[in-house]
Amino acid sequence: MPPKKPAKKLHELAPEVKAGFKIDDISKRTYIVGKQFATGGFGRIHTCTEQGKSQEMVMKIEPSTNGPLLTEVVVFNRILKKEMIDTYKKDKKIQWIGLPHLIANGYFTYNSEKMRYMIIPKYAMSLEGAREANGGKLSAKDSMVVANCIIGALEYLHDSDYAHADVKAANILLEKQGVYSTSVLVDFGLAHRTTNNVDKPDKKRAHNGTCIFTSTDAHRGNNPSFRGDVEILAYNLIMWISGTLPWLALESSPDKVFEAKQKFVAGLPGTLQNVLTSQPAAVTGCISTMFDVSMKTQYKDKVDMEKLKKVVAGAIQSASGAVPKESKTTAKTPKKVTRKAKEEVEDDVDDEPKPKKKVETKSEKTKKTVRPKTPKRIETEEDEEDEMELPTSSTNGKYKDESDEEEELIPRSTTRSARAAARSQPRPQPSIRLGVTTSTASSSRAARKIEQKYKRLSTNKSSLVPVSIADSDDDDDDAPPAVSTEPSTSSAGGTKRSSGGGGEIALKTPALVAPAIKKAKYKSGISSATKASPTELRRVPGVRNFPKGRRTMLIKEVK
Ligand SMILES: Nc1ncnc2c1ncn2[C@@H]1O[C@H](COP(=O)(O)OP(=O)(O)OP(=O)(O)O)[C@@H](O)[C@H]1O
Repeated sequence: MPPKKPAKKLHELAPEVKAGFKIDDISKRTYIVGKQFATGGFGRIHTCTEQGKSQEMVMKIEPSTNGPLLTEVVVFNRILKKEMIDTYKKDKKIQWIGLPHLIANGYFTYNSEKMRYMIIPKYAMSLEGAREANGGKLSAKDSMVVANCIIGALEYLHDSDYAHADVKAANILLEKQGVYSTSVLVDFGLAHRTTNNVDKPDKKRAHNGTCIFTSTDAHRGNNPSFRGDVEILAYNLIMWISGTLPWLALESSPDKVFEAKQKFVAGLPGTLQNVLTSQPAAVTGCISTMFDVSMKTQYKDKVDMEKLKKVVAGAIQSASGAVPKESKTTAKTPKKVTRKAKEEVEDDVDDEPKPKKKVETKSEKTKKTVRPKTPKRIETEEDEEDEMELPTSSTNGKYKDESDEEEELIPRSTTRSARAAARSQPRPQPSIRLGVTTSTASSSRAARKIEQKYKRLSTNKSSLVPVSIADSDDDDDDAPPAVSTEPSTSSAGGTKRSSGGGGEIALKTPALVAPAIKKAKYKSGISSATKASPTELRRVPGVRNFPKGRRTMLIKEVK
């Protein structure tokens, strides 16, 4: 048998937009693209400024046909406009919330390629960066301070009928360098509008999210849920405080991770105490309560965030040493939050944690190889419909603000009575939640739409995403081609935080691609229809998969 030819260059990123390039926004503002500091599957993350101003912001740029940024832009336009957040803060009488707001978004054409951009505030550093600098762990107090911010952010998202679905340190940014009380939740590429959620697992969606953190709902194939976000946060807290998770080594086998999580949850609080030894009772009690609240919440129900905020405040107080540690770690009910504790929590906003210099141990190096995988993004009916409802055309040279398109994104909210009816259903026992649930709800309407869209896309060659993919084995035309996860060498220089290696990954034909679409297969092995469909594109193994649980390669931390 002849030796296999080495794989050709496998994929290209979106064209690199030169620093200094000007974009005229529909709001009549001009934004100047700055240096690139991170790069995703097909997108790039740049600094940017508004013409005539010095304030640096962040601009995410992806080809207009790419999905993740589209998903984010939809979420930002629906729920993360500044005025929406300000109104919420006013209503809730809160000063600050750990969420970014949309500054601008639209399209521009660069070297004949239509690009989508979105501008959000620039933050100082990622929590993952802080965790790494701290030897892979965070103190219990810092972890709880972050949790406090994230619960506030989740509360806003949940009140807006969105689940985030991918809480993790890499998706948490600090407004101020090293100040954990300024933690902001970002990356809405997996965020899911829950209004049409049906408690019906779909194998195609199973394990969606970041494997080691994702919820048991996601493992079984349910769409992201509110309770799932809390469960994900609880797993993260264990990771931050202890530096590990019991299923870390099983990461490459999502079914085994799911099984391990089911056992872990079934064995609470003992299983938690085993992994969080020598932590204050209020800390383990707090995480235990998170699991408890999550497990007792119905799939479609909102989570009791007030209860969580109280236990987190108690845990911060206890971990700060304000209250003597208890000898046992069985506290399930949070202590009443005293005024003093509340003030201490508030004081944490000005607290200046000092990340320790990282000393890399052998065990830590090993841990790096089993870090969370890239979120596996799976299509939802909502995504499909969003794509169809968001026109991607724009006049040459003119930039269209997608907020104009927001009117087309009318949420099909369930009625209050429907929600009340769902709430009044008997609550399943926690163990039931860990099994597979069923429902007979049909998605034929969405299926018809998807089919129509694929038919349309298969004839639309102009919507190709710039990808070059080579067959891994030229001798076998039917063999799956290889897809590289290697970043383009055209990326800006500088130290990369992760290696970017990844080798070849077999491309499986997406299950939902209709025969008509398969005919439209591009010689790369990815059909134009697949490339044009963000949700289909997400299914291509390797396209979005970088090591270290993220598709983004961080070129350098923004200063
Ligand atoms: N507003 C911002 N300010 C500072 N850094 C940012 C900002 N947005 C993103 N980053 C940096 O880029 C990284 C990736 O951002 P983000 O998660 O939003 O992108 P992504 O393309 O969805 O990546 P991934 O799939 O890896 O999560 C962050 O971890 C952070 O280091």
